[in-house]
This record gives sequence, C-alpha cells and structure tokens, in this order.
Amino acid sequence: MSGKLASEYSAWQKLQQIYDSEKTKLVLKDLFAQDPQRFSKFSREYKSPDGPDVSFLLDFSKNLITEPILDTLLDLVREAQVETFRDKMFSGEHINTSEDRAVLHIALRNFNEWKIPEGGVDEVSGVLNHIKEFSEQVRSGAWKGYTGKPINTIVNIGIGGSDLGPVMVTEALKAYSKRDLTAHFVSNIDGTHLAETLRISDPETTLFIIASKTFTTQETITNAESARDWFLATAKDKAHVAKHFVALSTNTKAVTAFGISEANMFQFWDWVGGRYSLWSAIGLSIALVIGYDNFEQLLKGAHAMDKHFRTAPLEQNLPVLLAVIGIWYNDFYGAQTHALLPYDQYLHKFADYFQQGDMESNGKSVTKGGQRVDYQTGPIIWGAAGTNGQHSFYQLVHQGTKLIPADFLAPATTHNPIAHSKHHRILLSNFFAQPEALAFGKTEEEVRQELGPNASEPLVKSKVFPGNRPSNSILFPVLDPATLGALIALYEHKIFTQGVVWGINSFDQMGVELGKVLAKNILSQLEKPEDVKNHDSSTTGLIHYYQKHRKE
Ligand SMILES: O=P(O)(O)OC[C@H]1O[C@@H](O)[C@H](O)[C@@H](O)[C@@H]1O
Repeated sequence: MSGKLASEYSAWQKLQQIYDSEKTKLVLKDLFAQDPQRFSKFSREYKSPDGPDVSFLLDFSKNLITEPILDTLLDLVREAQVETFRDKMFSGEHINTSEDRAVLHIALRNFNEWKIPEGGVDEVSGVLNHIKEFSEQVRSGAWKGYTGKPINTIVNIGIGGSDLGPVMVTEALKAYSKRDLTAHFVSNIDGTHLAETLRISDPETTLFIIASKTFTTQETITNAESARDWFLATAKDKAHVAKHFVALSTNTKAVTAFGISEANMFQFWDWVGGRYSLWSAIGLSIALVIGYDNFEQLLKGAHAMDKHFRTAPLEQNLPVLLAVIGIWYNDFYGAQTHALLPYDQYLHKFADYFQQGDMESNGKSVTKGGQRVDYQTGPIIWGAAGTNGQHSFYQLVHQGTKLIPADFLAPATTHNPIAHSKHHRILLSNFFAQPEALAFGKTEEEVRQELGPNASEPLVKSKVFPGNRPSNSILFPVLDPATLGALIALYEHKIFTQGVVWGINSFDQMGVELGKVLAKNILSQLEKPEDVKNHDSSTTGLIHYYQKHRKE
C-alpha cells in the first residue's frame, strides 16, 4: 500500500531467493530434529491485555519456516508499512479508497476507549443500549406479539455479511443460548429457504429481523416482503407489523418506506463493511439468542485482540504472524487454498464465515493504485468441523498433489462433557494427531516394515505419507463469547495485514456487482423466448430450455 507492488519490495525478492535456494532443506522432520527449542521459538501464548480473561496458544512450529525466513517475512510487513496502515485504520482515515470510507468495525467494540473522529462513532453506545433494551424485552417476554403472546421465534432475513456472522456466532455460542427462543436465518432468494422457515413459524410469536446495510439487496428485500405478506395474511392489520418486524440498516429512508418505523430500526454506518458487521446492529440476533451481556463479552474479547494487534511487536503479533505464514505459502509455495479446521462442532460455520471474510476482502487483482498484481492475492478459504473432514477430504490433504496449509482450532474443555468427556478426549486426540501426521508423514521404510516382505510395490507406495505439510494449531481453554470475539478479530486482522502487503483494497467488493446487473436484465427477459436478446448462444440456450420446461 506504499504504492508499490508487493513483488517490488526487497524483502519479497529476498524471500524468493530463500525459497529458491532453501526449499529442499525445509523439511519439518529435520527442522524439529535439529532444534529442540523449535516449539518454544515458534509458538506464542496470547493473553488479553486487559478486559475479559482470554488466552490461547498459537503453535506455528509445524510450518516450513526458519528464524531467518520469519525475520524476512516480518521485514516485508515493515516494508509494506503495515503498522502505518493499521494506525490509519484505527484513527479513522478513509483507507477504503475506492468508496472513500473509513474502516471502523474496531470502533463498534471500542467502548469509548479510543477517540476516533468519524461521524457516527459517538452513536455506537446508543445503538448498543437499544440492542440491550430490546433484546432484554424480547427475552423476558415483556415484548408481546400482536395477540399478546411473547416471542418464541426469531427469523433473521439477510444475506452475505448480514447473515453469515450472526449464523456463525449463534451456532458457535449455542451453549449460551436461550433454548426456548428458536432462531432461523433466511438468506437465499430461493423461495424454499423462506417457505421452509415459515412452515415452522407462528405469525403470533415470530419476530422478523430485516438485516441489510443498504436495504436494497434484492434477496433480502424480496424475502422481507414475502415474510410481511405471510404475516399480514393472518394478522390482517398493518399496524401489527410494528410488533413483529425490526430493521438493521444504514438506510433509514428505505426502512421507513418498507413500513418499519424508525423506533424499530437499529442503525449502523457506512464505515462498517458488511463482512465486518456482526459487531454492529447486525448482531441483534446474536444478542437475542445469547443475551446482551454475552454479546458484550464477544465485543470485548475482540477489542482486546484489537489492542494486541495495535501494540504488540511484530514478532509477538499473532494476526501478523498468521498473515505472513499465509503469504509464504500463497506467494512462494504457490498454495491456492487455506483450510480452516475447527475441532469443535459449535464452530461448524467458522470456515463459511471466513469464506466471505477473507475471499471478499482479498479476492482482488489490482492494487489500490490500479496496477495489476503479478502475484497471488487472497487464498481460497474452505474447511469443515473435525472429525467430519477426516472422513471426507483429508485424503487429499495428506496424500494429494496439492499443498494445503491449514489452521486447526480446538477448545481444551468442552461444553458437553458427556461420557466423562470421553468424546472430547477422542476429538482432541484427532486434533493433535492430524497436524502431526501432516507434518511428519510415514516413510516407505516404515510402510515396508509394517507390511512385511511380501507386500506389493504399488501397495507400499500407496501407503506412504510424504509429510512436510504445514499447519497452525490454535488451542484455547473454552469456547466462550470473549474467546470467540478474540478469534474472529485475530482472523480479521490477519486479512487486513495480508491486504496491505498485497497492496489491495480489502474493504470494497466490486466483484459482486456484474452478476447482479446481468441477473436484473435477464429477469426482465424470462417471460417470452422472443424477449431473450443480446446474450451469447450458451446463455440464450439455457434460458430457452428453462422457458420450455418450466411449469409455473
Ligand atoms: O447488508 P446488505 O446491504 O444487504 O448486503 C449484503 C451483502 O451484499 C453483497 O452483495 C455484498 O457482497 C456483501 O458484502 C454484503 O454483506
């Protein structure tokens, strides 16, 4: 972001030289054998600077790095002026240059500690109070539906950042949820998503939360209108909408035009990016499900990580360390993807969440200065909760032809210690075993010894694990709201750091626009075959096939 391409930095060039000359020597088995201190050198314990008591261990020793490589990676961070840009973000500079906006999700969890001169920042605590008041009313049963019954179902209607954060966090913190309040999340424009949700909802006891930063998103507005029609088909009187529909948005005009009064609107601001918005009013469904105090703990856990990111020296700075390790594989090893593998069922949406968080942020190929990059930017993010993945895609991770760096995450203590924590011990034994297997593999000699002299050559070869496959492990005491907040902020700042090094704008999303525009045009042509104009033969053929075969 210093106006240069990342590949022009001298540290980048040095890393390329190191990679070319030392790649074959970077063998985890040897690196561990050579240095008994490797774990202590390449692991860090995070402790929240103050605020909620959060700690976790990041072990990054099973990576294809040495101290000089790490030093050079940190030189790259210095050369790219990550610290300067970090400070610009925290001080409210408009670092989202294409949209001329500040990037201030960190202000949503700041609790007035840092002064940030941007319009709206002084309104954050007011909105938090509104969330507190409202969520307490609903949870206590004081907020009544139009027939006087308390709310027992909430339906959050939103998509992208207005859906994924609330979904991920309410799943992750289910152990803290009010069990007699059911939460549904409707995002897809596919009518099936809404229909199946409404089928199990009662208009007298359901609260709809219309979550949309812009309040113009086609999916959300269409779903919200259909939900309102469904509600009014029973409730009849439009005045009852006030008891059953609230909005989370920056667009007061569109919200009131929809029929939701300003009193039932929870405000946020254009400096909150959609994929960074779970900390804002978009988190209302989270506060409803886990209670306001827990929501505040989530925010405070993230705030503590913000402080860490802002003040810890680069060698100790966990988001920076994760970022540079990612860059090492992405840009020098040519790894295309990065797997997020939480060994915690509650985190089963974690990878889905960071698919948007990372890929919408860093899936760019021109720099802020408009130059085309000549290196790889954001990785493909994917993953699943362990141990499910082990029985599906780990085969490729262990023995396939691709290098797949992965982060393993797990809690030391489970919320569900059934069978005297037997399940959890089995789960964690897998959490420890997988990175070990990936790193150290199984040699041909070991396989031969195991199979005996009569084993066929192809069988021997098929059972060899090449090893030397890198991973990070993150182990935390328990998945509580503050720890989750810290983990999310950890990855947010990792994404930020990588974006600065690559020189791209991590805070716009121009790439999602073209498809929207084309779909609008096609929608107006779907009626009659003769209306289908100005497309390639493939698109025309597909639309004609649909027109021939549709029933309704
Ligand atoms: O909250 P809104 O305005 O309805 O937007 C939802 C999503 O819309 C998508 O188009 C954007 O790519 C996402 O970043 C965003 O989160």
